[in-house]
Amino acid sequence: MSSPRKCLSGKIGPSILNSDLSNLASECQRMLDSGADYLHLDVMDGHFVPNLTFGHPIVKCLRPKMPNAMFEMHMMVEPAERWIEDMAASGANMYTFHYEATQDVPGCVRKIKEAGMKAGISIKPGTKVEVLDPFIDLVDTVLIMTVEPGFGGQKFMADMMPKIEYLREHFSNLDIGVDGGVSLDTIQMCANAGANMIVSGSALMKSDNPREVMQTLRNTVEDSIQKSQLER
Ligand SMILES: O=C(CO)[C@H](O)[C@H](O)COP(=O)(O)O
Repeated sequence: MSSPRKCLSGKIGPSILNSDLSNLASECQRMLDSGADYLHLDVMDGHFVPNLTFGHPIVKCLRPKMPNAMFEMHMMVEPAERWIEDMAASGANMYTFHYEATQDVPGCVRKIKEAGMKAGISIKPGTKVEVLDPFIDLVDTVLIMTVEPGFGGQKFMADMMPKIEYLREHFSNLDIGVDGGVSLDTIQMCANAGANMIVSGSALMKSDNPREVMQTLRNTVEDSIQKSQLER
């Protein structure tokens, strides 16, 4: 069991992958105005995943437009360490890297912390969750992928829920994120499993009422946290 670190709360991080990228700043602002707790910014290098998005120059342009927003960088890049300093200098708050993209997880986390960011670690669907055990105390969050990373709008993989259940059972205070196909149809499964940091892309971007969707996602998670605390 991990030592108690904080009270868990439900947090919603819209993924801007399927937004109108020609209006990225206004899409980000629209999500913040709708109640986003943080922004999940997907960085893809065309090597670790078969797609390309954007890098630190875009983050640097976004930062002054939204000085108080929390930027979580989902770094789908290999090697994972490659962009730590640049992202920190551009205004990123959290650097979530992939376990599969580094030979040295503790070294990568150390560099992220030295650069002044929080550290998150993510695993692809094919990676066993137990590989993370030695690193949980080093990182701020774990992000469980419920799609193959690379594209938004894919089908949610419900068979990833045991990974979240495993983490919640063993690390009761850990911030556990879930990413890929999370919507009003799949949030209950994520909440029941124990996820509290909810990344949602298409479901928010395509909604006419992202505020309402965010509120429902958050309430579902908060209800589940409260229920599990009562059961303890
Ligand atoms: O990391 C990602 C894909 O690699 C995205 O964050 C994720 O897919 C979110 O989009 P959606 O909710 O549409 O699945």
